[in-house]
This record gives sequence, C-alpha cells and structure tokens, in this order.
Amino acid sequence: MSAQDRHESPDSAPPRPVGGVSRRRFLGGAGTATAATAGGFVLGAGGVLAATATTASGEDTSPAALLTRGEAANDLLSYPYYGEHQGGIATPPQNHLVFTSFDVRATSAVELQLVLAKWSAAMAEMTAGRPVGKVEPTREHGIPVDTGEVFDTGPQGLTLTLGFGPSLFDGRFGLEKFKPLNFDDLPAMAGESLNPAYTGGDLCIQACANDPQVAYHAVRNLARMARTQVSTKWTVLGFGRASAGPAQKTPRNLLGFKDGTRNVSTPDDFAQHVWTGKEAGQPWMEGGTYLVARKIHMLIETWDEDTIGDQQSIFGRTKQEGAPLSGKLEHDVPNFHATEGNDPLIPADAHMSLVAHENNGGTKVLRRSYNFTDGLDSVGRLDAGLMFLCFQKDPEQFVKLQRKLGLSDRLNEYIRHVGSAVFAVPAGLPEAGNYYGKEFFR
Ligand SMILES: C=CC1=C(C)c2cc3[nH]c(cc4nc(cc5[nH]c(cc1n2)c(C)c5CCC(=O)O)C(CCC(=O)O)=C4C)c(C)c3C=C
Ligand SMILES: [Fe+2]
Repeated sequence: MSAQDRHESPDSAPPRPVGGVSRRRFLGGAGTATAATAGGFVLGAGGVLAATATTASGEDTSPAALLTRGEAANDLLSYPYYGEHQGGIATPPQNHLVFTSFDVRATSAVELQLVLAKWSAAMAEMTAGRPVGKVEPTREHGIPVDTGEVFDTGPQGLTLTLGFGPSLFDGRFGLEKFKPLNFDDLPAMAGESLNPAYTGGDLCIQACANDPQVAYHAVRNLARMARTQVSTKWTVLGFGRASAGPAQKTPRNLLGFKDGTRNVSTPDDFAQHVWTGKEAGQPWMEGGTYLVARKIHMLIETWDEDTIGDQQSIFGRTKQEGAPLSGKLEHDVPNFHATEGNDPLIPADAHMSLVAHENNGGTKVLRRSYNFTDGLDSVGRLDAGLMFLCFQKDPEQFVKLQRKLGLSDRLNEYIRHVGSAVFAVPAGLPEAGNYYGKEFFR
C-alpha cells in the first residue's frame, strides 16, 4: 500500500472535499439563512438552492436546467451547516430519520478529540452534498474513503445533529468539569418498560434528510471513520415525520392522528423554551439545547379495534381534521373549559389536556418525532411506533410532562416506552476550522 493510499483510509484521513459532479452541482449555502427561489421553486425557510456551474463535459447544471430536466428540488436543498445553532432542530422536519446512539471505546481524550474533529468536518461536507473523501481512489489498491452510495443524490436537505450523553462526562476523558449543571440520565418514571438495548449512549447523531439513503449514508460514514474509537449502541430508522414545522402540512402518526399541530414555532418560543443560555453553567451550551429521545412502541392492532369515540377522547382531537374536541378546525385554539352539560368537551385526562402549556405553567417542548417500524415481532404483530424526539433548554421540561403522562395518560394502554436517552446538544459551529467539543481539549 502506498503512502498516498494509506492516507485515503477511513481511519486516518481527515475528511476533505473532492471534485466531481456532486461538488460542482451542490456547492452548499453555508452561512446563508435566507430562502431562495429558482426555476419557479421556493424552498422553505433556511433552504438554499446551491450555486452551480457547468461540468467539464459541458453539462448545464444551473438550477433551472436541473429542474427542467425533472430533477426534484430536494436534490438541491441544503441547509447551512455553520451558524448559531446546529441544524435539525429549528429546521423544518425532513421526511426521514436515522438516529444512532454511540458508545465511546477510545481510551484517551486525544482519541475522542480526533473523532469529534473528524466528524465535525465530515458533517460539513455531507450536509453540503459532498462526499467525505474519495469515492474512487486514484490508485487501484486504494480503499474508498466515502462509501459512495449517495455520490450523485445531492444534499436532500440533510441535517446532522450531534449530542453528548451524560456518561461522556464521567472520569474517562477528564471532562467532568465540562458537564452542564443538572445534566444526568433521565429519572425512572411511571409506565416505562425500558430495554437497555435502546437506552443511553455517550454520543448521538440525529440524521434527517428527504432521501433515507442520504441520512443512512451520513451515519454509516461517520461510524466508519471512527470505527476503532466508537461503537454504535442503538439505531432507529424513522419515516413519515410525525411533527410539523411552520408552513408544513401536519403529518400523521401510526395511530392515524395528525401529530405536531401545536408545536413550538415562533422565534420567541424558541428563545424561551428551546435554546439553552447561561443556566447550564457551560459556555459551549449557550445556543445549544437538550435532546430527549424516547423509542415508543405502539400496540397498533389493539388500537385499531378501539372505537372512534374512544380514540378521539384519548387524544382530545378529531381523527380526520385533527380539531380539538372544543372546536372545528385543526388550528382552533383548544378551550379546556368548554363543557357540554357537566362534562368538559376535551376530557381532563386526554393526552393533549395533560401536556398543553395552558395546564403546565407554560412549559413547552419542541417535538420533532418520526414514525418507525422494526417489521413484525416473533408472533407476527406489528413492531412499530413513534421515535419521540424533543428539544428543550432544560431536560426538566420533558420530565415534567412525562411524569404526568406516565401517571394518567389514557394513551398508555396503547403504548410502551422501550428506549430512552438524553443528550446535550452543543451550540452550532461559527465557521470552518472549529469542531464540536473543541473547548474540552484546551
Ligand atoms: C412528554 C412529552 C410527550 C410524549 C412522550 C408524547 C407522546 C406521544 N404523543 C402522541 C400523539 C400526539 N401528541 C399530541 C400533542 C402533544 N404531545 C405532547 C407531548 C408528548 N407526547 C405535547 C406537548 C403536545 C401538544 C399539546 C398541546 O399543546 O395541545 C397530539 C395532538 C396534536 C398535536 O398538537 O401535535 C397527538 C396526536 C403519541 C402517539 C405519543 C406516543 C407514542
Ligand atoms: Fe403527544
């Protein structure tokens, strides 16, 4: 093996941008946060149509030409990687998720530092639609650095969100003093049946994209380039986003109900409920947030046999329209005091009554969940549910809501929380040359 080929191996090579169609077509919109229009298409907030050029073979790769040739706007959609906050939080939810929690096997702080530096640079490349290294090494005996399966798909709105679990701050890497205040594993709560196989982790990556292969490629290439330092602990493949961002049509969960109707959406709400400030006692968390991940199994066959009246009173909303039982339309503001005779129109033990901010001293969380399926279980029942993901400035916000749900949610008859983890999600990187966790290694 030549020195050059050794340099291209996934473990040793720092991720570098490479040329090729993908790079020319999809030069990213780093640092740009405005919506763009081209060829009659308007991309969502934060979405950027990439700058383009003509390829060496003379192929016109301008957005208009690509769109004329029928290539979808998703191919071109890229979100800025550098900025105040990480992507995948305020970003309008993409259609697919790959969520992976990792254990760090490295035995020294330097090894961990190298992983975080390599990952941060590789994440920048992939969110811009570029490979993490050579797909086709120059020499025949070279091993491809990037695995290649999304070489020409474009960014597909990929966002990659990195989180640190509480266990990363134990004594192994000398990071105790960087642990945010009040950041520990979630407390045990009523109604849980947690499986250790889907619980915890030192690091996590949330990959979201409009093409599932793009999200999958990103996580597997990150895992591959650090394969001697980290091992995957648990993974959930999500589809059919079960939450809505501003201006998005509300999707449905696997119980058939619209999910994400009332969610955090305004900048004021993000500032008040999602972005962490000085309260974590760690400068690296200012502009960050906490991610709570709950793998929730659904007893779908049992739910399917329940009456529509019962289903609707369990959520407090109608099934088709998604309207609160006190109103007519999906976005009508629920009136928890409205009654028919002596009975509240929205039952007090309905899911939404328990967690609505009106009934919780104003507590809100940003939900960004996905449906998932693991196929069928050993006796042929659907093995599926909701990968509940929520972001908040303090994990206590989730705990407060879940304690109520665990005790009295009528939905508990149809769901089981089987996986759980919490991660501190650092603020975004200001520009190239920085990496997540840099502050830990000075
Ligand atoms: C602790 C937080 C929450 C968990 C866990 C959770 C699980 C869960 N939720 C649904 C389906 C729906 N949830 C809805 C609303 C809703 N849920 C939470 C929190 C948790 N849900 C909040 C804060 C809210 C908003 C309440 C409000 O302000 O009105 C709805 C109604 C539609 C909507 O507003 O999104 C549905 C449907 C499932 C299936 C589930 C676990 C599997
Ligand atoms: Fe909910």
